Amino acid sequence: MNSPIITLLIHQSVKVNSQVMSGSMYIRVTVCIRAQALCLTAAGTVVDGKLEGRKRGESTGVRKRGVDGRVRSFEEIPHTGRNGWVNLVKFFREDRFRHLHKHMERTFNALGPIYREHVGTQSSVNIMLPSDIGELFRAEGLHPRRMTLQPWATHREIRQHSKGVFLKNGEEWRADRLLLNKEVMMTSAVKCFLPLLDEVARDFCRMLRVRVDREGRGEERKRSLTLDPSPDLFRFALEASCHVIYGERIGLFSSSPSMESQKFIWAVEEMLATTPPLLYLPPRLLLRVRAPLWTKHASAWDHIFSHAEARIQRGYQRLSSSKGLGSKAGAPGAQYTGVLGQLMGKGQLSLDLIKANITELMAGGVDTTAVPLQFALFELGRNPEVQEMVRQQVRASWAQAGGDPQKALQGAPLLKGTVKEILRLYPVGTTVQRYPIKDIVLQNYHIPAGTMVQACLYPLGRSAEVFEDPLRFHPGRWGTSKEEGQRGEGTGFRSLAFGFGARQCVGRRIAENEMQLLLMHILLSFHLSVSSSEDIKTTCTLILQPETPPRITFSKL
Ligand code: HEM
Repeated sequence: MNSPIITLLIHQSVKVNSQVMSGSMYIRVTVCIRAQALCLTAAGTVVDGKLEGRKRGESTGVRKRGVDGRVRSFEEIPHTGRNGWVNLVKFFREDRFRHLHKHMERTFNALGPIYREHVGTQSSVNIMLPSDIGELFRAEGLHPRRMTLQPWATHREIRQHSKGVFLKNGEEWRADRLLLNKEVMMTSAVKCFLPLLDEVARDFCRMLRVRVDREGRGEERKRSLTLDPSPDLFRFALEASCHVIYGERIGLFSSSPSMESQKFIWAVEEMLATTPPLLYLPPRLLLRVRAPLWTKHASAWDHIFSHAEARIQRGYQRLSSSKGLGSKAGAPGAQYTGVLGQLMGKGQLSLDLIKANITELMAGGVDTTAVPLQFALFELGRNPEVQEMVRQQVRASWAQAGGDPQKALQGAPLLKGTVKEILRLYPVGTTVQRYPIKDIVLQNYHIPAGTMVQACLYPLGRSAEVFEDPLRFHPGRWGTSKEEGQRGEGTGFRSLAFGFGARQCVGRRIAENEMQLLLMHILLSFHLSVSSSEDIKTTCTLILQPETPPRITFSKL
């Protein structure tokens, strides 16, 4: 990962939302960062993994302005080959879609902190240094930052699978998003939904304890069980999302969880897995490949929409019959009825918009938290000293909080650090993307307005230029005190897993609290260990996940 002069990293962090806007369907992706760090740019081209035009790691020795002081042209940006179709073939041949994060990391190492890539129908400028990402965000506007699936989706297909989802864009979008933020991002909202998340996290641990007692080994008080927790974590994430969003439990921890919910989980996985190839495949070519993929993709969305639609109808009926709608729900002092109830009660968004936003929240809220939790259990398991340090802080804080989950989290900053550290090493979306609304200069190259620029989070998070000892799992690095925050790592644009600015992840507060609460209750109940401390192999299916889910040993404390 290190080259002598430059250490470069990149990654792809993608957040996908499918929506219908004026009859076309978009996949939305996003990116972020900002920072310091000077860097030198190596110019050249990577061909078959080798650098042409300049030796690997060799720098121009030119900072910012170049030898002649001129800003270089867009065309001069190092690139991975000009022919997008040749690159697409290479991507398929070398299975690069599944290892996009590693491909980006390698390419930064070879070409320097900025490069262009053209693959199939998509082209982007990729960056990885906080300073460049900061520059990018300063040029961010409210216009859409979307990669469109339009070329290969007929309008009939779109209409079939869209089921009346209408999200706006630009200023109108912003106004709606601010209303939504009140229900999911603001402190007052967090206060309301935190107890719901806490209830699900406690139930998860109760269920796990029963399982360890029943299936585990060892004497009664010290029983332990080794298992792949990923199916349970997916169920946890869906149960938690439903509780917060619809205000109701769906019983996924019961002995016979509903098939409908299991199908929802599969549908989200399918939707995520089929997205990357659809993004890159050409519109009319490769029909044979495209058609079945599109069918799978569209039917996965159908399922997601109909799952949300059914729940929304139920919520609507429940609220109407309890006279909550239009009178109490959402009013100060009224009983909290979940995000849906709040939005309906306040009546500021149209029903179509409520449906669209709720569907987005549901689609975006399961894998994104379940997967980082797998990595978190693994890293805590293979770093017993870190685990013990976090547990001690959690125990003290829990004892003082008197059962108040919010107080407990506030008193245990290492939990927050653990989540940040996991997302630094394993950013669930590996890039955040923006189309700057004005021309900008990055690494002394001219970037015209409207260019798709990706901030690559995986290489950023693993860069020795940006983080001290980057491969070490060290939740304390995000502390604010001098001792804890080495090199001020807790500040600046280094922690960007949730994106940045007006478009940042709207589920951020739900995700952060959900993950911290689950880790808190697990650490209070179990000691975690893993049989091998080897690195987990990762793969990219739009989100970054383990190739094989890690097995964790849960031992009762
Ligand atoms: C660790 C968990 C998560 C991560 C790392 C994550 C990451 C992201 C990122 C990077 C973006 C794009 C931000 C930008 O462009 O600046 C995003 C957007 C979004 N996320 Fe998340 N997310 C997570 C969890 C969730 C959850 C739990 C939900 C729903 C409850 C959710 C719903 C959404 C939605 C709806 C958007 C689109 C927001 C918009 O453009 O208005 N995410 N997320």
